[in-house]
Amino acid sequence: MSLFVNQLTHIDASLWCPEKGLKGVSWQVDAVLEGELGKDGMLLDFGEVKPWIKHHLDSGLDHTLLVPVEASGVTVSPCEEGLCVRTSTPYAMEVKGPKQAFTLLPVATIERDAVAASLSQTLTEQRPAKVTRVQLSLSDEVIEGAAYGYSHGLKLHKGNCQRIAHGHRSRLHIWQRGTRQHELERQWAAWLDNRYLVEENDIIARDKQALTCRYQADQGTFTLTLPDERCAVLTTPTTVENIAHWLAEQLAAQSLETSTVHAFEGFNKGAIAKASP
Ligand SMILES: Nc1nc2c(c(=O)[nH]1)N=C([C@H](O)[C@H](O)COP(=O)(O)OP(=O)(O)OP(=O)(O)O)CN2
Repeated sequence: MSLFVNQLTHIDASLWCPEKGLKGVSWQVDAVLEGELGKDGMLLDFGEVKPWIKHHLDSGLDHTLLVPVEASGVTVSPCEEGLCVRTSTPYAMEVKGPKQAFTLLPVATIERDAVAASLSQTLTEQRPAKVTRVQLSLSDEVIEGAAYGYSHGLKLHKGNCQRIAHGHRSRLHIWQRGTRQHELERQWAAWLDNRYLVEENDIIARDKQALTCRYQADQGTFTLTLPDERCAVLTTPTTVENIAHWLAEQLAAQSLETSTVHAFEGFNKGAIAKASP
């Protein structure tokens, strides 16, 4: 007998891609459990399935930086903050933070299906009675229009969003004169894709080559250095409300049109902001 729970939760994370560098991702999680029925006629109460799997993901790789430790140029070493991850290809990056902000994977490239297989194996090993196998599937949101992946960290967040390199893959909707602006959406999403969004106050060093940001949060001290050209600097914390506001202001100033932005943060949620020239 099999039991399924579609759209059980979402994973929002960043990963190191040997071709593109730091990349924000959002994955939908679907689950299938195999096993035997108990006297109650159930394989496992749906009320137990979701919290069990969600807890495993929330305390594991969700909101972490996924590091392919066998990729060329990637090194991982202990440091005062916890772990130090350095990369060299396609660009040099250094991230320091508490250990729980990283997921180290013994691979050269992070493949979504391999991550799903690894999670399935761990959950199967920890399965409750009556369950013989757990199979998770991870999928990207199907987005027909503009979409972009970004990474950031929110030092004031009480939960795991305080981690300096976690990310999302998001839709972008732009409205001017009551009409969706698909070409502007495409241009801005392309510019934002694979960028690091940073709050100006957190920058401790910046030159033509690199930008370094650093902050103290509840979970520890975080530092990130990467090429300045891979960043977008905001004067505010990089919440989705502020991202929407920042984009609306940029659009209004550039196009001299009142602009409304629906900025998403991963699946199905986000913020709306409007700005006039
Ligand atoms: N009003 C806002 N709330 C939160 C923001 C924000 O920008 N504005 N941002 C975050 C974090 O960036 C976080 O990454 C969001 O992740 P999310 O998956 O939504 O958070 P949860 O893990 O709590 O939600 P799930 O239901 O587990 O997916 C947080 N809040």
